[in-house]
Amino acid sequence: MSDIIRIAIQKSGRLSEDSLRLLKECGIRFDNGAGKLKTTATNFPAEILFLRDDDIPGYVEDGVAHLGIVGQNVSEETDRDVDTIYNLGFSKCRLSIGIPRATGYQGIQDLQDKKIATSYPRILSKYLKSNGVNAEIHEISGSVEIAPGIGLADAICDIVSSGSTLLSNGLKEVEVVMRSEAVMIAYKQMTEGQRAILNQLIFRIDSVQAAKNNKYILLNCPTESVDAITKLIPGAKSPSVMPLAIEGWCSLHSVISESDFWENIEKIKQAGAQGILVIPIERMVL
Ligand SMILES: Nc1ncnc2c1ncn2[C@@H]1O[C@H](COP(=O)(O)OP(=O)(O)OP(=O)(O)O)[C@@H](O)[C@H]1O
Ligand SMILES: O=P(O)(O)OC[C@H]1O[C@H](OP(=O)(O)OP(=O)(O)O)[C@H](O)[C@@H]1O
Ligand SMILES: [Mg+2]
Repeated sequence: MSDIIRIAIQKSGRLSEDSLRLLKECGIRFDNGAGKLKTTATNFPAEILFLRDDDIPGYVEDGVAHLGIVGQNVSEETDRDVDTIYNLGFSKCRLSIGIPRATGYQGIQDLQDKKIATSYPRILSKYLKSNGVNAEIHEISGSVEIAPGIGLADAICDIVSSGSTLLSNGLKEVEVVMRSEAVMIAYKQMTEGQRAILNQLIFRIDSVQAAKNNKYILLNCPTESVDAITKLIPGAKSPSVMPLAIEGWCSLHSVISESDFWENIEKIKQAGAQGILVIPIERMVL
């Protein structure tokens, strides 16, 4: 049988939509109709498994799935023997300790001998230990933020993103235990054929990510401004410069990084650019 890789993604939850989108942006086509737990890609040697996220690292450790997309928090908590091969940049959040808003807090020693509710007992216990704090960890699987309000615990350790769940449950964030984002994890003993498929997939993810991190920029500028603008947006090699119908003016095309877009765009304007257009890039192969 020719090689195929099995990719495990979350069936439904915070990671599902972005995981599906990533695979589709990589040009992998498959039918993911409601209720389907396994599907075969029609144009790439892959099967997609739809699972609970907590189960994904175990499946990848055993080689039942060869790749999986999970949060770093889940990967670390489950502590399976897998390779983390790609930081995917979505589902960014932090795992934090929260306490009731009215409770005073001087520092982590205030958690000594307290009871902390969490779905992440392993990560929390490591964190407390490394800070020399001894506390009772009470494991619950969800709705963790409710615990202090119903007298179940003094504090919680759970995922925080906007902070609105903490806020609406009368809690405040006092310690960041870890920062997390979605990662791709891999089975350690893939065949050579599977590794070749993985390399193809990584090449595609690279080009999708590069495209997301950059924008195509077109502008008009006086010819004498070309050098100054080229220094700000050199592009992969150098910008394309074309003469305009008006003497002394040209059109300059390049690539600008998303991360310093606003800072750079100001400088580009100051250097003499006019009529600036910024366009999303679909794919970028460097
Ligand atoms: N509010 C958030 N903002 C950003 N990322 C988040 C947020 N909440 C969770 N995540 C990330 O998404 C992952 C999945 O979260 P989700 O709430 O869907 O998990 P779950 O309820 O355990 O799902 P499952 O039913 O698959 O076990 C988390 O492990 C974390 O990495
Ligand atoms: O800081 P915030 O933006 O409020 O996000 C944090 C919340 O998001 C997650 O829960 P989710 O909404 O996914 O529900 P769940 O408990 O069913 O996983 C997490 O468990 C927190 O409760
Ligand atoms: Mg889960």
